[in-house]
Amino acid sequence: MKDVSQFYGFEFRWLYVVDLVIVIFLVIQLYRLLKGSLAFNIFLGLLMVYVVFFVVRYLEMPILTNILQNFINIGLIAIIIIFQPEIRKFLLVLGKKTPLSKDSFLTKLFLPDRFKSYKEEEHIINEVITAVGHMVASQTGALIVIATTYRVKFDSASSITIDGNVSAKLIESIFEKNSPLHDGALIIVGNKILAAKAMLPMSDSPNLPTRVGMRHRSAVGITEHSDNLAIVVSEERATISFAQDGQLTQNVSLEELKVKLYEVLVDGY
Ligand SMILES: Nc1ncnc2c1ncn2[C@@H]1O[C@H](COP(=O)(O)OP(=O)(O)OP(=O)(O)O)[C@@H](O)[C@H]1O
Repeated sequence: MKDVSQFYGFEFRWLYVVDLVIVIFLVIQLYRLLKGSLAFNIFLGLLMVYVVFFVVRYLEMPILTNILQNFINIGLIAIIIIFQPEIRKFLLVLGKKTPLSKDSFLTKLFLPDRFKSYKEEEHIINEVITAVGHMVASQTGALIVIATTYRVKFDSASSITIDGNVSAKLIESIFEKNSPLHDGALIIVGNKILAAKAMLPMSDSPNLPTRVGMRHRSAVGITEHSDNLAIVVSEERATISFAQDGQLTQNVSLEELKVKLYEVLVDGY
């Protein structure tokens, strides 16, 4: 990699191009991750401090340079604390794109047992779709979280453990208007309904439409810092929406929801 060329006095090395491509890739991932969240504004603020620091250092202004240098040193620790959920998510996104991730060609080649059939996932998808279809028709409000990892953050004290196989009938009876479990969210992990009546963290994203209520806001909240898919059936409007990566997609059809479920449960993204 010592291919060095001279352009008007500038030393060109291929490593610089690789360096730049990696930085662009990381910045795009970071942007996609933070876009639409409050953390994005904090990130812009920190970026501005960094730019001002470089300017005052270049202009050789010693006091400001000193103050900002100290701020940046402490800021690094603050960044790790403030952005702890985002950093975790960022590493998760990166991990998904490595050649050793679940559905990569290399994994399928060298770990053929991963190349299993998707019967279980297809069963879950069909049951969820059937339940959602019936609940839209009967205008029954529902919130279902499909967790792709076991780290689902919800208030377990207020939730009720179910630990039952995923079935449309069970989902529908939980959200039945007279059921004592119909409030809150139903959590599906793997092939099990883990819990019902779960209270989720509410999103404070300023980008959500103002008329969006608590059910939709908590669906967005649970997907902001983890790899979950949250499905909402609106009681008021009899519509289907889903949230993923902190983004709410409203008024989707059952077919579109099915495609999304295949993406999440079968394709792994
Ligand atoms: N933190 C939370 N976690 C999970 N579910 C919640 C939470 N807060 C409220 N909910 C659920 O949202 C329901 C109230 O929904 P609300 O009408 O405010 O929202 P919405 O988004 O407008 O939904 P809809 O369109 O169905 O009316 C509650 O009955 C409860 O089941």
